[in-house]
Amino acid sequence: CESVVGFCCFFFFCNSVCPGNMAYSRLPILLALAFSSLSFVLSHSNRETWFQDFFPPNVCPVNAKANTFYGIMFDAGSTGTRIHIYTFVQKSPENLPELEGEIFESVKPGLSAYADQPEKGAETVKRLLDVAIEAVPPHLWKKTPVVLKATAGLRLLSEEKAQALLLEVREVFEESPFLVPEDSVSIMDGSYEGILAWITVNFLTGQLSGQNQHTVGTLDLGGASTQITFLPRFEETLKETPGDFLTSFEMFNSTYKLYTHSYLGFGLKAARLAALGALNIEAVDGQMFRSSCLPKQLEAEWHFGGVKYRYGGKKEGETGFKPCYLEVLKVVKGKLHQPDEIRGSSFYAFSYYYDRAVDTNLIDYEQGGVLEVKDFERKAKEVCDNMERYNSASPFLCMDLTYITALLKEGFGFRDNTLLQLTKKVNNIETSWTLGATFHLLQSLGITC
Ligand SMILES: O=c1[nH]cnc2c1ncn2[C@@H]1O[C@H](COP(=O)(O)OP(=O)(O)O)[C@@H](O)[C@H]1O
Ligand SMILES: [Ca+2]
Repeated sequence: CESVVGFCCFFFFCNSVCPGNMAYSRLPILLALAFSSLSFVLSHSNRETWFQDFFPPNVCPVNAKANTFYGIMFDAGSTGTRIHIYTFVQKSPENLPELEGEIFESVKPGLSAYADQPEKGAETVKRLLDVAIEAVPPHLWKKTPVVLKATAGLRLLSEEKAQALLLEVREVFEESPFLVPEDSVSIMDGSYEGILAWITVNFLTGQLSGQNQHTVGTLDLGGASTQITFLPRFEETLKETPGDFLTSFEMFNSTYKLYTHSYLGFGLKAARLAALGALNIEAVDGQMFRSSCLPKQLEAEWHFGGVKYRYGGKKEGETGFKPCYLEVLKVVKGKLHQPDEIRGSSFYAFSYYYDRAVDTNLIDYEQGGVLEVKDFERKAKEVCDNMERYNSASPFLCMDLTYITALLKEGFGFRDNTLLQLTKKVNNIETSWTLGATFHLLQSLGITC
């Protein structure tokens, strides 16, 4: 069978039935096979070993029947909080567990918007947890782990405010009927975000099993941070890459080294603030931030990370793609590492790359699609040079598309014709770091059947 992205996915059984929002697609977790001899070592300063004995020798009674188990992973992102409830089925002790489906729900804004009201923030998590209470059968509640990992929104808050939020969430978890592991509520390191998303995408597209692996690189554009992750093919790349961008990864007795980096403050919404000159400014109250990427007459307010910003167009100055590009260029130029190797590669791109491509009809919301980097530039020009025509869409559409163009070309150094596979779901499973994180969670708890 063919996966939605056209890769041969020889281990997918694509018989899907989808009652309600429950997405069923039966993906035998061959990854488990890989991970049974897999260890994951961060090559930089604080070494850690992951994925050792993923799904360890199982402890099911010999005559055990098909067994279902669940994993609940919260993604506390800068723009929203999401719950991913994964269902796994182990048909018999000899068989590997299969990923059967995912239930996904989300709320906006993200936890960081409740920086001064941590209880209210935790209330949003509680509402999402009610979805899990409905989805997981009561007799499995106690065996089902629940974990929340926060990303860039909380990384940007003061330690005190972030901890207050995490504490409240932890209380919500403790009051729930689920299994609450130690360290169940935390801020995730940015490099894990990239690695786990890479594992998710390469697992879902079937690249982590079999002989001829052609892994794909991943690009995630969040609200506050952005990640790039790929498996370098050339020795040169490894030599010229700073050590903290590389992570060792062992599988089938081979060592792989992933290139990964998370750029804090380079997510789409943080970039808006940087372009407006409002990022990292202490007293923003009352101050007006103007940009040539915005409609001339525009004056409005915007809330991000619990702060209110006033922003508007340049009434007198020039507007349009050219001046906007120059403005946005300052945000990225010379700030990112540019590995030569990626110029000729294609990448999977999701989150805001996907959303903005959908907003401007570059791709279909359900299907996704393949774009070249220059398609974003073409669209940016079209929108920025005709801002009145796009007035009803977000006032930031011109700035967002221009930023994406500048980030890809001048930031990472991609070519105009670099191919991007825009993907939201593969076989009905969200392309999110949360699946990779759930594999790790189940492995660390020794949960199979
Ligand atoms: O499970 C998911 N599937 C697809 N896109 C997702 C998922 N979770 C978040 N996103 C996308 O991520 C973007 C928001 O980024 P986020 O709020 O996670 O910021 P951050 O990663 O900088 O903390 C949006 O484009 C949103 O659609
Ligand atoms: Ca994210």
